[in-house]
Amino acid sequence: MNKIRIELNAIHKSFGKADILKGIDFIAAAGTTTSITGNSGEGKTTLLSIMGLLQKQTSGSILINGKEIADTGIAELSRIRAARFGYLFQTPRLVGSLTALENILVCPAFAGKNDMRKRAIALLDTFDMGKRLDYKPEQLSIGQMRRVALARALVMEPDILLADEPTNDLDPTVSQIVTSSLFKAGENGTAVVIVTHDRSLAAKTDCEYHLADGILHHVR
Ligand SMILES: Nc1ncnc2c1ncn2[C@@H]1O[C@H](COP(=O)(O)OP(=O)(O)OP(=O)(O)O)[C@@H](O)[C@H]1O
Repeated sequence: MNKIRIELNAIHKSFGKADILKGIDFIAAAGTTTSITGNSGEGKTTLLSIMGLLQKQTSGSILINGKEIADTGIAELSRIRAARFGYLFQTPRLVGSLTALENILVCPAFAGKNDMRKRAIALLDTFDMGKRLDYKPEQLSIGQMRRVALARALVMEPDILLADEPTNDLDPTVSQIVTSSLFKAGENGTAVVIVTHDRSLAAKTDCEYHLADGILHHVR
């Protein structure tokens, strides 16, 4: 299956009278890691969720493989999100009634992929969570929940992986595991977009942007 290409053109986003994003152009390129830095409240999470088709822009267009998503039906959009996008939110957003392993298998099941159990277990093992497959979120620490959330984001080998502050709440060892998993996904062809305050993480990505005053500045 070919990787999808997602393109943002002149994206504006306002909340009431507050203009948060003021004309963002961006292409998530396959096999590329990109970081977006910026001060708190500048709109990084908002931009990531628009890119992830989770929130609508006020104006501007988003193209998937050259086709405007405005022309794509809701069911097809849900299918694209489940099958092609991986999300690592700022908070883990796990389903409280499901175990760690079950949380990871929700999206594959939705996308009709029922053969992901082995891969999900292998990912949890990689993140040193192999002994906690059957733990519910309330039995896990924040850092452990974040590792489950990362495994969930990676399990489908997404075309686009959107990671919001992926190293928050993690000790240096786990942070290193998480970071290398993101870069490995990039090497395997995923377009990885990372929002971060972590300067050293941003410096390691192929491409770096800085969001300020609603404008996305290309740093390198
Ligand atoms: N649903 C909403 N309704 C109103 N205002 C919102 C909403 N979502 C975000 N905002 C505002 O948009 C601005 C950008 O928020 P956003 O979370 O995107 O910033 P951020 O750069 O990710 O910040 P941080 O680094 O602190 O996570 C903030 O001023 C916030 O209050």
